[in-house]
Amino acid sequence: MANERGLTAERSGLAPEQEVVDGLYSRLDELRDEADDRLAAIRKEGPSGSPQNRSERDAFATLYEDRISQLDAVEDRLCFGRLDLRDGERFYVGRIGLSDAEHVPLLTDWRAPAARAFYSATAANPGEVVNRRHLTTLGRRVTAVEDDVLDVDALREMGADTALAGEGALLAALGARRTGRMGDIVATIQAEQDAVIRAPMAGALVVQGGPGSGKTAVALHRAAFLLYHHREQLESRGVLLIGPSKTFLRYIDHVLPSLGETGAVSTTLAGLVPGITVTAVEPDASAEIKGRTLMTDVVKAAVRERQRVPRADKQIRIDGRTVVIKRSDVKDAQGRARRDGRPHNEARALFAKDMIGRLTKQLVEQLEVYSDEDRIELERDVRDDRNIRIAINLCWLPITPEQLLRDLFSKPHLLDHAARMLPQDERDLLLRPSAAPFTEADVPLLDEAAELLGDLPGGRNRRSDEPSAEELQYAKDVLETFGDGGMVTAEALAARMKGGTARLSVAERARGDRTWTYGHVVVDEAQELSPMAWRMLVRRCPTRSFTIVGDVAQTTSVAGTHWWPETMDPLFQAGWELRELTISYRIPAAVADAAQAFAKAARLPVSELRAARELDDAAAAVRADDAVATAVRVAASHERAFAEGDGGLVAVIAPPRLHGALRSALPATVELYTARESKGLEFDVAVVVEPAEIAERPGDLYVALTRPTRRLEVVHTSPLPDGLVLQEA
Ligand SMILES: Nc1ncnc2c1ncn2[C@@H]1O[C@H](COP(=O)(O)OP(=O)(O)OP(=O)(O)O)[C@@H](O)[C@H]1O
Repeated sequence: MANERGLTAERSGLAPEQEVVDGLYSRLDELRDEADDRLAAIRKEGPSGSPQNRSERDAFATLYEDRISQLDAVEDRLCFGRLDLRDGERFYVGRIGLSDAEHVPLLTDWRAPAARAFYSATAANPGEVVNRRHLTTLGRRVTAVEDDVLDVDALREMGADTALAGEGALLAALGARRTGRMGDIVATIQAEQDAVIRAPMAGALVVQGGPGSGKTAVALHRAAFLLYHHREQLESRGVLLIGPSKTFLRYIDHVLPSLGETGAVSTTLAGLVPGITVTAVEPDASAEIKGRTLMTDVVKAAVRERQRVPRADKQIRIDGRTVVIKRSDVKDAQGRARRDGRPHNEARALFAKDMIGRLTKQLVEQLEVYSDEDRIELERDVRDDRNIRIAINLCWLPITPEQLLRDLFSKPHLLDHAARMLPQDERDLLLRPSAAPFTEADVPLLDEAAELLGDLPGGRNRRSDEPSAEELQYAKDVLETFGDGGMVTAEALAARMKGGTARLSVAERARGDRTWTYGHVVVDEAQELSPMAWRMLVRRCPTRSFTIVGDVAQTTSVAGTHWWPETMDPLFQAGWELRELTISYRIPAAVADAAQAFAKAARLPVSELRAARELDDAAAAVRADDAVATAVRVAASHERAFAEGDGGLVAVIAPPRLHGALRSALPATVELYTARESKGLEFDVAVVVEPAEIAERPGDLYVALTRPTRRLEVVHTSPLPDGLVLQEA
């Protein structure tokens, strides 16, 4: 893409900038020393004093520890920009804001309103900015400065004499070799990205963009931006970040800390339900069924099935007398317990109490007992009677979400009953042995079940944290404003919003609590989520404040989204907005062209995408007799070249059936992925093996083809799929 902004590389004038940067680092050191000293002083006091004092001290120690890690995290590229304004004002932009001891500002946080022009000013629309300077640093040394001269006349008037020249920090960043860890882009955020990052927090913002358009980067910077601007609100509730896999979360786990933020909980969907381990992969056909919203009714029916009415009245002998568990009483007591609105396991106590009351009444009438004392004693006898307990339990069975799902999918009669709205062949697809491990598609169902079941007797008692009338009112207001979609009651919401009082960090508390609600939720690779998964996420943020990034052309899950309105309208009604990113910062132009031509031929809903860079020799195909041997040779030769040069990452992306052979033949440093596993990741070189096979699901191949930052190699024994045209090497 042509460089519209007239970036100027200016290698003279480093010394004055070095002086400024030195000043900033010495202020950083001073602040770090101060925080170190305060922490040491607190630790020296030791564990004495009243519990109140101790917990205050702990809180302060945590505060200083957090401050120290924040200051450590911003060491690299502390300051990366300077803005010169028309009125002669000049300020520096960096990862955090710094002031001197007299509160004179030294460095402006990139998220502060004043820094916005650093990202949004253009030559066509410069606002007050006459010059934007990018500072490149290595360690604490300034190695280059580059200017975007936005108002050349004004610059001359001010007496500055800057030569115009070449590329800029952006292209340098894009060309850098990959390390396997995503870095932040704070120094080079582009205007269309900046607009997304700084969009208001309310509602759901959906960001659609082709591969490499910076969706992940933008989502993470937006999280940092929101934490900065809504600190009070978000610090107490936290920000939830959902990624597609643990590998992906490892890939991005550096970014928020490097931006000085640690207040986000990042996890996969499965991680949202504590205690659940996902070890199996769900076949496509059943994954699609399990993802449908209609599964809510299936789970509801499965829970309801645990509230049974006996076929006939049942007589029970107690102390020489007979009481009758009447069907009509059971029905009536169940109805009352249900009307209370508590989840199944918690409402069971109401049902049991009601039934015990009715049975006691029968005894009272038979024995003609009139004193309260005698009545209480009879009630105790009824409650303690084993047969009565069993009979009541059979009418209202307490159960865990795990057991509910295991039973549902392993017992045909239960499934036939709960899922009678599904045709028989679909019900058959859901059947599996009761010991079968859970899959990702089960997670939203387990969550739905947990919501409907509540805690078992003796479990964590949410009710002990009873919300006040005021909190309940607030929860009702939230539900009224945002609608509940039947996902949560005001009582449950108020109890969740109340949170615990333990002095754990928000992240620690949130992680251990399935019912935690977050202040904002960021979802990456959002196109993969099923309607049931969305329900689960919306429950975690009743204010419906979401950043959702994804690409509907890259959808590989059968239950995922191909058109945003279809998924978003039911969840957010009018409360969502779509933005698009249009430039790919990852893939070179030749790779973008080849991948898009394939995607269009396969009728994927591709977004327009321009590549930021043109590189020679960026894409080639290699026709092979033996796909594995050729892929190994190609990957190994790139690996050798990197080992002898300045390094770089090589990955092979191949169908699962070739993984065994490839793993044993590839150098250990070459990474090996399926197309789906490679989602969201990037490598200097990607070797894509047997594209026609990967293209059985076209979104998979589109993902695979768009991973390299420098070179795509396609190794194939069968013809390339339609639309994919590459020069044969
Ligand atoms: N403004 C920028 N400055 C420098 N690098 C950038 C910029 N925007 C994006 N990048 C880089 O481009 C690469 C692709 O970004 P990212 O992974 O966020 O894209 P994506 O849209 O999420 O891609 P995918 O759809 O494949 O998941 C990353 O290396 C990222 O750091």
